[in-house]
Amino acid sequence: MLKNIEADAARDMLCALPVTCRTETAGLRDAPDRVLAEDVTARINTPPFDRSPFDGYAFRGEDTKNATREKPAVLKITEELPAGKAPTIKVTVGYAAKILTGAPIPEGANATIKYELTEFTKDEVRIFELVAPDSDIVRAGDDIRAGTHIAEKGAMITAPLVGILASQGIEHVAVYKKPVISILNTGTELTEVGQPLSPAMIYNSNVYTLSGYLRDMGAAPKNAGVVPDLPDAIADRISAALRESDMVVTTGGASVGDYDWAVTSAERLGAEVLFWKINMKPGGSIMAAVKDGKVILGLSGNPGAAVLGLLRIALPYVRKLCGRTDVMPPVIDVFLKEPLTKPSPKLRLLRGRLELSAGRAYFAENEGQSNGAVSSLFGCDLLGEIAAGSPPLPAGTIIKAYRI
Ligand SMILES: Nc1nc2c(c(=O)[nH]1)N[C@H]1C(S)=C(S)[C@@H](COP(=O)(O)OP(=O)(O)OC[C@H]3O[C@@H](n4cnc5c(N)ncnc54)[C@H](O)[C@@H]3O)O[C@H]1N2
Ligand code: MOO
Repeated sequence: MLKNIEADAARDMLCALPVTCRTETAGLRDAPDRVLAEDVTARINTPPFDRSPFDGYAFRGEDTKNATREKPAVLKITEELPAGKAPTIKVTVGYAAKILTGAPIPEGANATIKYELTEFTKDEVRIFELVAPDSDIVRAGDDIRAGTHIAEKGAMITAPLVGILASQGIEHVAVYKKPVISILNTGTELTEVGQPLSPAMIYNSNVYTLSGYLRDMGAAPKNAGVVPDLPDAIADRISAALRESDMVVTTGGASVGDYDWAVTSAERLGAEVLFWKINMKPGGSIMAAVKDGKVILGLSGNPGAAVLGLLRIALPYVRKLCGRTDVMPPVIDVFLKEPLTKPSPKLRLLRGRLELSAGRAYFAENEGQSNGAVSSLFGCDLLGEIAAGSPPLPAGTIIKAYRI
């Protein structure tokens, strides 16, 4: 077991563990926020045919060569083409089809014009300017060309991607099954929400907070309940949770107190403890172990520290377990909006918000940075990182931050 290691080393050690992702098929309705388990290539052109971008007329551009306000080109109407109607008459010299937005361009036509720019009757249209051949036609495949690569295995299915799949007529896609991650909260003081609160007891909030973050990463969190601070009971409950999930997250008991059993319970159930304690604050009270290829992540009981440990250390592994290839969160450089008055002997994580002002990206620190605080996670979209050994920092210092 490695002890007191650096954050990057712990994150990378976890993320290097092999994962097995199972696949299933999802219909388009269920596909958003799932992870693609296959490469997707365009089967058809989108749009499938050359079409009109306007409500107007389709004709041969050459027919308007000498058109002026005084001497317009006068073209006879062949047929009317609303969207959804296949053309039946070829457009030849001196003819135009009345066409509506989205309708297929009839054979022979190579240009369109908006009807507002013309004068027209039911039988003919007058065009007062040159409309060059090949103008104002949306070509087949203009959006997506058949055969092009649309998305790769491991990509999250976002709203635009599901729209693209639909435009291709792709009804089902292979997705990764969401890994089930059981959350077991250890602590004799824990009371489930809905129960009355006795003296010295607190509500189990961690399961709710962590479920939300795990869900956002692409996993299926499962509440494995609470267990008192008894090492054998904790070990048994972790073993039971491991049987029905792909990973187990515990909270509490990750520190050095007389009732802190995260490491002991993992060892008692026969897991190999990879590391315990990280040189970072908050969230440094963290343990990771592996049993039969499944990870047991022991987070701090302190709600703020638990989330920061999950985000900074385990997020890439969890995303990998979900089948995602974008495992690392985006990192940006930001200016500290307010000074940081404390030195940072260890790597320090700060909960804050991205603020944009006068073309600059600022890190605005949220109030309440203690390891027990859950309130400062509210509205937190940026995790600032101050390198170990940094002195107090003035406003305007550039720091690194993770977008979460
Ligand atoms: N002597 C030392 N004491 C502590 C150290 C240390 O280095 N030496 N580290 C401190 C730090 S930093 C942290 S973080 C905590 C970590 O403690 P544990 O992981 O052992 O967590 P607990 O002691 O079980 O609980 C801490 C805190 O969080 C509350 N809690 C626990 N579970 C939940 C839950 N499910 N929902 C909401 N709140 C929860 C618990 O009641 C405690 O208040 O250790 C420090 N001590
Ligand atoms: O070790 Mo605690 O997890 O820093 O806040």
